Amino acid sequence: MHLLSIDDLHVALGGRTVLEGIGLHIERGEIVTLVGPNGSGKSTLLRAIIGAVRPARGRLVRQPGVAIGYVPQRLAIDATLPMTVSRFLNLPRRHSTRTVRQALEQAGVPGLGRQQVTALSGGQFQRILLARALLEKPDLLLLDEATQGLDHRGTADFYRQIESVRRELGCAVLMVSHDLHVVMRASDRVVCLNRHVCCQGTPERVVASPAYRELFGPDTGDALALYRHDHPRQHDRSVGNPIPPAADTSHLEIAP
Ligand SMILES: Nc1ncnc2c1ncn2[C@@H]1O[C@H](COP(=O)(O)OP(=O)(O)OP(=O)(O)O)[C@@H](O)[C@H]1O
Repeated sequence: MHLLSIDDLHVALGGRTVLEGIGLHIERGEIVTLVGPNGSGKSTLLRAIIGAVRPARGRLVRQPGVAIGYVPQRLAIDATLPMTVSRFLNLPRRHSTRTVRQALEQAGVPGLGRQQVTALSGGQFQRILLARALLEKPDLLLLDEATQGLDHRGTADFYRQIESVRRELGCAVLMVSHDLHVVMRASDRVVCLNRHVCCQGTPERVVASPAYRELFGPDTGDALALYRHDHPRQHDRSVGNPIPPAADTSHLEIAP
């Protein structure tokens, strides 16, 4: 059984279909990255996985007992509210001092427990959000653009930390990212989303695939070309995506 199985998932928001026919399987221990243009449904997919968004149709099955840790795209903290990192990590539920210390260590920021949350740098705050997700000892860690606002070095450091978390906890990681140059190095599998799954496979195979080129522009050597590209209308159709087992990462599935 897959850690997480998604089949033919449809989600509508505000009366509009934002995800259709999504098929995705995640295995224990793999790092999978979701890429796609703005508004392509990446965050919505993560939110459907944690149960914050109700699918209109389809199947979303977790292995029994699977714990999920979620790092949201944004979390606004009232800048006038005095709150230490430890206190923040104990909301809404108290954890043992040992668990909090361990999560901070795993997130690569040991010793930040007594800092005021509002005094943290952007990079430190992202690590604290990661620590918060690690408190539940997740089998599946979901990261929604966790490196937003970090510089190149901060981004690379963050992904190195994710790899170390994966090694230490053996958890699977499903992350949304726009940092394509880093993503391509750090992922076992890449899934291109644009309302439906356009293609998926190992980074090398995805970059070489016609669907990826069509979606992200002809200059696929420059992964950053992605967000300058206009998505062609013909690719925006509804398609079902029979997705192969994720363990077979050499396989590339391209929607017709
Ligand atoms: N609560 C909502 N009500 C109505 N429409 C929504 C809602 N949340 C998201 N949407 C729409 O759903 C679509 C997918 O949004 P989503 O945030 O999942 O995209 P995304 O790929 O994560 O985008 P980005 O890269 O900009 O973060 C967008 O068109 C968005 O406007």
